[in-house]
Amino acid sequence: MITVRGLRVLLGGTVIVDGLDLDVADGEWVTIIGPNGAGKSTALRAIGGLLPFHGDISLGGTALDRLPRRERARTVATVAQSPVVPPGMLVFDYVLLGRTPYVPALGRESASDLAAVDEALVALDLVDMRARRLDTLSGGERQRVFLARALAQGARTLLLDEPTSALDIGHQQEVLDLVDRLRGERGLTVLATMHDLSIAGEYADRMVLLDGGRVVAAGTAREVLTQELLAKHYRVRVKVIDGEQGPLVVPVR
Ligand SMILES: Nc1ncnc2c1ncn2[C@@H]1O[C@H](COP(=O)(O)OP(=O)(O)OP(=O)(O)O)[C@@H](O)[C@H]1O
Repeated sequence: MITVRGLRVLLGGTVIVDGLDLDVADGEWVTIIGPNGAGKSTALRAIGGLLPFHGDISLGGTALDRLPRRERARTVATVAQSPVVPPGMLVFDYVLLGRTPYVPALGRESASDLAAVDEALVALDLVDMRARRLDTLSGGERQRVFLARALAQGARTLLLDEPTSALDIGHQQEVLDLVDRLRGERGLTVLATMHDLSIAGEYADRMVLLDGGRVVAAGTAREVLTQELLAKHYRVRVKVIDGEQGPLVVPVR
């Protein structure tokens, strides 16, 4: 579903992503991990068509630069780390923005657009907040709204940049379980970045460890979440415990 070859991204004249190769199969969940500044968000933004890049990116077999904007938006939905929210915007109207690729120019949203918004609000437990202004919500509530907009967009591929960073442990699990359930029900493909390594390992089919804009390890959680790799690339001493759902990473003093 996602194929990336030799991706290079420069920001402000500096190489931030340096020759990234990545494959995400249809229906697969791949999570990119790596220390701060490794280039995770930059790679994700390039794959979502939000940044200029060198190299090849294709989505569902079509080169990203050959997908017209509307079609790209129906193919891939990105949830950025801190999306810009128009001041005073209501939850419902923000989620409705996810339907923009389906609304004809100068036309109005259809009943199926409104139904998709309602469905996303229900899925993320936001029905009671539909008329609230986004700027009155807590960080976690806002993060659920961002995800709702991506779901309403109806794309088969979700790019999630730190989707749970503002969520408490209960909502973290709820949101990730929901994404995983939708992945099964709707055949979604997920490419995410995450900092919580144990949780990342629990949900991902495969992980990619990025450091200095390059892939330094890739494989299953057990292959990537090792003491040696984490010590080398995060410069931290950790204990990796074999948990039921995958490796549990615990920093040690
Ligand atoms: N416009 C810019 N000009 C120069 N450097 C930039 C620019 N934007 C981002 N960077 C740098 O690119 C590097 C990678 O940033 P990116 O946000 O992709 O990292 P990340 O792995 O997602 O980090 P984090 O875990 O902190 O979110 C950082 O060192 C950042 O300072």
